[in-house]
Amino acid sequence: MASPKKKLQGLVAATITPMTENGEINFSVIGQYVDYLVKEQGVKNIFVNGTTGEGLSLSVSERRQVAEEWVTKGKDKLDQVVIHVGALSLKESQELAQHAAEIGADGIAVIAPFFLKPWSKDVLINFLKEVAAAAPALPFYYYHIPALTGVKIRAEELLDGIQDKIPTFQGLKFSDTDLLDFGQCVDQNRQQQFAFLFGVDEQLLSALVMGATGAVGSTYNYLGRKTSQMLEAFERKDFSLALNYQSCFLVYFSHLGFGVSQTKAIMTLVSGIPMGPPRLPLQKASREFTDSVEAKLKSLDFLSFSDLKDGNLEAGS
Ligand SMILES: CC(=O)N[C@@H]([C@@H](O)[C@H](O)[C@H](O)CO)[C@@H](O)CC(=O)C(=O)O
Repeated sequence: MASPKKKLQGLVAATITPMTENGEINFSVIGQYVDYLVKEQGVKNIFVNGTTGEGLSLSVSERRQVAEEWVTKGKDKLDQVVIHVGALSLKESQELAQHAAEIGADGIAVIAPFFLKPWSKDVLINFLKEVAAAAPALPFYYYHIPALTGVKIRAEELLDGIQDKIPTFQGLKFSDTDLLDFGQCVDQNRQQQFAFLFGVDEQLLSALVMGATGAVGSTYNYLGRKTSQMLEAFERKDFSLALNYQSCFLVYFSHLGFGVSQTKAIMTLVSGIPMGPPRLPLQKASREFTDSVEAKLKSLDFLSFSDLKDGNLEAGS
């Protein structure tokens, strides 16, 4: 049975998988990346091999190595390392779940299989249950991202009675804009102490109002500190300041695009750590995009990107 030593809450960075220009994983910068998250962004929880990490574009062997590297480099530095182990094949998912347990990860998360899809709640639960059973000591999170999986089963429906079927179930990573569904998940499970982790960064403030207990997202890689300030403002009920933060993130970042390629470019620029290009079928962010991000970041006075250097985007790529 999973022992929730501590509830996963606050900000969780959905990690990028750094790559070299020729598409291989660049393991050499993961240690530096851990230090950057902890020291520069104050983020000590991570979500590995998810959407931002291009988990579904990696081989099983690569996913194992990436997970292992994050757990190893994060030891005594990070609080929790959750590994996304979702796959189209139940067997692969189970292998990855078992591996996550063996290497000492703190939890696993699974998306709905998205090629041959589950068409009912019960079938999806059966799939998730089989994966969870491969790591019976690890907290289990369902990763709801219907826009990408095409599996539209409402999270609220899925959560109804889920712990009877999956005893290790600890929470939901909700990457969707349907705040009614999210709010109902929170409202109908008040007794359960689940983690309700929101995954649409530009809507986080609204999700906090609906009861989110934390957030998993790509922007916390480089906006961790600023988003923590928004969370603090919300906690002390300074809603006007919290709204200012959320509006800044919206105004400055939403028009720049938030895909994985763009996230890799922005993170390279802000952190100085080379994230490299994404793997096909994604395309590297264009030079025009990176130039406009660089100009925008330099113009922001609510972010002190004092270490922003020209040319960081090219470093190591
Ligand atoms: C579709 C997508 O990639 N959504 C991101 C968000 O953090 C997203 O990048 C952000 O809200 C900006 O749009 C996360 O929900 C995904 C995530 O946490 C992950 O990498 O698994």
